[in-house]
Amino acid sequence: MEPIIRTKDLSIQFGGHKAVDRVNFEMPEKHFKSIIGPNGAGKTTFFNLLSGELRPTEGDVFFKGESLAKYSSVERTRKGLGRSFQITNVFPNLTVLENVRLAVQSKEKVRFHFIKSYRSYKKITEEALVILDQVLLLNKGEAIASQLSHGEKRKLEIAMLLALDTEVLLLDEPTAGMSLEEVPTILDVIRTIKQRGNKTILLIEHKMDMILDLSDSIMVLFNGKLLADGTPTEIMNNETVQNAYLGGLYDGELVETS
Ligand SMILES: Nc1ncnc2c1ncn2[C@@H]1O[C@H](COP(=O)(O)OP(=O)(O)OP(=O)(O)O)[C@@H](O)[C@H]1O
Repeated sequence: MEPIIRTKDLSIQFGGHKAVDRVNFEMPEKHFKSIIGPNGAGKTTFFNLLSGELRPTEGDVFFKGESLAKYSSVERTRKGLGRSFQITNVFPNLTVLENVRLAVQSKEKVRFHFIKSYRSYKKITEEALVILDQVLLLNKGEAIASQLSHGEKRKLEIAMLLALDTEVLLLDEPTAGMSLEEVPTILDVIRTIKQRGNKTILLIEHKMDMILDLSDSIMVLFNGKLLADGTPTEIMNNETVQNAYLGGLYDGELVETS
């Protein structure tokens, strides 16, 4: 079966520095893959290349077999490749429910090229409420977005991504900056999305317990290169990964996996 998403020699260079270096990866539909690697390994840059925020200096991204090279990030979202909103995309003075309603409406615009949607206000609100329930924010619908806790803001970002209803979800460190008490609820939210079984999910995270809990597979980036890609057990037992990342002591040459 054709992988839903695949990269071929995906690379980007900033000045003399290759932040992503000939990465070949693929994942099947409905799969949950995490990306790990030390700070500066190229994880977020890799996401930006998938979502179209950055253009590769070499290589390409394929979605269901089609090259995405000519598509903008909005067009990639329309095709089904969704990137979690940063909180800067949230309207701080609107309520949580209003923000999610706007995201639901923007999906209609994204899908139908700004042709007027005939769906009623009520239906859009109902859809937004279902999404708020999924991210455990139903009791915060009337709260002003800027007044949410950090953890609640990250849940709102996930809600706005779900509102776009894309097949692929790119989640960039959803627990970043969260208090320890807030982490289990975001883990619950992501686990529930996974268990619903209709999404392909790519997650960047530093929290290993969370990664091991959720992932069907894990890929490891190191200095922009794909160091390893395998099941959680394979990755935990991979000596190169242990040396390079888990042990934090790596200073040798990278072993190419592709
Ligand atoms: N726009 C840019 N211009 C120049 N260098 C960049 C740019 N974006 C990223 N980099 C560099 O590319 C490298 C990879 O950065 P990236 O943010 O992708 O790493 P990361 O693995 O996501 O790190 P972290 O875990 O800290 O978020 C870093 O050395 C970073 O400084």
